[in-house]
Amino acid sequence: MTLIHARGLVKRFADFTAVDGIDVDVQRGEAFGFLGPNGAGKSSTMRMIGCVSPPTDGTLSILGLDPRRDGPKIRAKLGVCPQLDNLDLELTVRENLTTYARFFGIPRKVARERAAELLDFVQLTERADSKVEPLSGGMKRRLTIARALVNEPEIVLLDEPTTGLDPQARHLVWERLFRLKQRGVTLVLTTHYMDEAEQLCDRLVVMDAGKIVAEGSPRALIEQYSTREVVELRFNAESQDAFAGKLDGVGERLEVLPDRILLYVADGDSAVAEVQRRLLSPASVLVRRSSLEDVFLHLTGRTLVD
Ligand SMILES: Nc1ncnc2c1ncn2[C@@H]1O[C@H](COP(=O)(O)OP(=O)(O)OP(=O)(O)O)[C@@H](O)[C@H]1O
Repeated sequence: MTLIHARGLVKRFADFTAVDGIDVDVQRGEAFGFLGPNGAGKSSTMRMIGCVSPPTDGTLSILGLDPRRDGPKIRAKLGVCPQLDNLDLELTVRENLTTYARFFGIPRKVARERAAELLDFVQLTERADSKVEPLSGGMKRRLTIARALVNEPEIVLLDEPTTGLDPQARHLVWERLFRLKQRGVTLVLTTHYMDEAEQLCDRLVVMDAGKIVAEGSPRALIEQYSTREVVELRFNAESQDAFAGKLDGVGERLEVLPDRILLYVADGDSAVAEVQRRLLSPASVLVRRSSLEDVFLHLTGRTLVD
């Protein structure tokens, strides 16, 4: 069943078009991602899906309902985890959940039970009675995720769920989101981290400047738009450009970034051997598998994160 269906969806702010006619279908039970750099229009899209920002044009249907008419009904079935945690700092960890539950008309007893389950799920039971303020960034994010689940939503919207978190905290959040996915919860998330998209998303769209530039599973996108391996070469020089000319024909494609050259190849080791045959001596050589970052670079000529 299609839970989110958008056709020609547009969001304009005065004469600026933030979302420029996108088509999206999200199926029940999948983890769907919007991957793109800052300013691509991901949050604007999420806000339309979250029924807090009306579309300027196009059609949008969520859970079979029309956000223009049925906003409150839809919002009651969504869980929203915004980009910036907006927890109530005056309340305890537990009270943040029970108070939020009241907005959905959940009876007090049920709310307390659900809060206990959710605190267990996000591994915050021990902090239930502490104030929110002293929690780490990762704990706050996990509490925000727990809060988004209070109304047992059919779709959970996560806007950049791990931005600003350290690597360990990110992995904890990913692990919890992965569990949610296993429980069959439909997840819709935005991210500019390609590793996050690869870890979590069954399917994603790549967004740039308000438009969708590609769509598919992470693996399919990499297969379609990149080679199996990438050789990263760094030369000790002001500019890498001079070396790029000497790499003509090594690999299928080449990208010159300010600090490195990327060679797109089927076999990294034989490409490195060819670089050596050409008497080039880079300061560093790294052979790695292609990623969604490479897909984005290929499609837009830019990197995801500056
Ligand atoms: N309320 C607004 N008024 C005017 N312009 C806006 C408004 N909200 C967003 N924009 C602009 O629309 C563009 C897309 O923003 P949006 O927040 O959707 O991008 P994003 O991909 O989510 O990036 P980020 O990760 O920075 O949130 C940006 O150029 C932004 O400045």
